[in-house]
Amino acid sequence: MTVTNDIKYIGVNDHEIDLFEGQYIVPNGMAYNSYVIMDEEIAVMDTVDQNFTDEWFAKLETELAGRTPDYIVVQHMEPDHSANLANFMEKYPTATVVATAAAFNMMKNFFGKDYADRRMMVKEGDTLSLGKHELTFVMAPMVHWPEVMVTYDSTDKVLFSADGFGKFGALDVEEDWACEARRYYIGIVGKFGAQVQALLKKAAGLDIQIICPLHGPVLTENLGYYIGLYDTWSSYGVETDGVVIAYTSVYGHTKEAAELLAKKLTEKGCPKVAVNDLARCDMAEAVEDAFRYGKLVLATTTYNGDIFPFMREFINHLTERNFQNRTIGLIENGAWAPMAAKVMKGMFENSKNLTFTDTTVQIKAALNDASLAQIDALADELCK
Ligand SMILES: Cc1cc2nc3c(=O)[nH]c(=O)nc-3n(C[C@H](O)[C@H](O)[C@H](O)COP(=O)(O)O)c2cc1C
Repeated sequence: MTVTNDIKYIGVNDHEIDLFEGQYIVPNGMAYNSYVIMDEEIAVMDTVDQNFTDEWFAKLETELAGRTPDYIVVQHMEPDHSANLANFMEKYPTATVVATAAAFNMMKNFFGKDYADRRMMVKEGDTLSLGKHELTFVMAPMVHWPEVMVTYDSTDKVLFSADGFGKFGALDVEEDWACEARRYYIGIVGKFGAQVQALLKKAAGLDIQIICPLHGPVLTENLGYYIGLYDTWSSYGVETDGVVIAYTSVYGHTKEAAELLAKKLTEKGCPKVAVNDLARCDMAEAVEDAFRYGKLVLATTTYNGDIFPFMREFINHLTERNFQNRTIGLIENGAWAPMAAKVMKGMFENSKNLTFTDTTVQIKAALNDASLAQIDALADELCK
């Protein structure tokens, strides 16, 4: 696949993977992208997952057409991108590996060697001329690993963005970009908003026509749209007006309350209401929703003096990703001593800029007039 006259795509699609990074379902598979820049000297941009060694080398050899690569640029050491580095260095003994100091440290941990005699260690702003193409290396620490850098090709105006602007899904499946890019970003990079903001500020100074990420499609048009979404996500801004209700329920009464609230919100004209049953939905999608919408309602049962495990897991996912700038409403249930609201609120005590609604719905086992009135009041408050 051609990205530009000199830049070729040599990535692979993975439809065998069960869980990406050990936890994310990927119904449409995953792409591990890699590129080769053909110039007087040749640079390969990252490798691919260990299960695709032969396919990747075959694609690379086709593009090389008998030539030998001079550089392998390692932007990120996660194994889905670096697994074939040692194979590459063995196959092309004259090649030099280009990476950050932190990446070379990790290389030693992964491969037992850091190529001290065949390496170019780069830092912010360092350049590498391949002939016509000049590459500038831009450090992106903690987006989302410490050794990450991105690479700008000023000749073709291409940003090789490492995991930034990546998404779940193989490239031979057509699907909406934002949905799976958001789930990928919030799940994997969401904690590191400040670092992504710092990178976006640096990228704003570059004339970028094409973005080549390590997952997902090469982005060639309407780049403002993608960069705008990244700006919203990394600044923890509200992307879509609406309310997401996340609930757990054992016997169905909390579920009934969640669904009733959703109905009332819709009737009152709330622009979007999303409801997630945390025991049954894809947890990553529920987490994505919480970061997408401006208002969140958490509804759960009191469980052994605590809260139901799926709700605890959900809130942990939010707080570890720096959940902030949102309004939260609470619904608790307990047959004898409800305390879920207090526990849930306490879990956010170190979170920034959260507003809790005045109304908390308390259900004692089943809905009654008092709790129904509280649901009405909560719906009113959320629609204000
Ligand atoms: C294993 C278990 C532990 C529970 N622990 C408590 C508790 O500590 N305090 C309490 O008030 N209710 C407790 N309950 C009762 C539930 O919170 C209560 O039945 C609630 O109505 C369940 O809501 P649901 O109908 O949405 O499942 C417990 C229920 C179960 C199944």
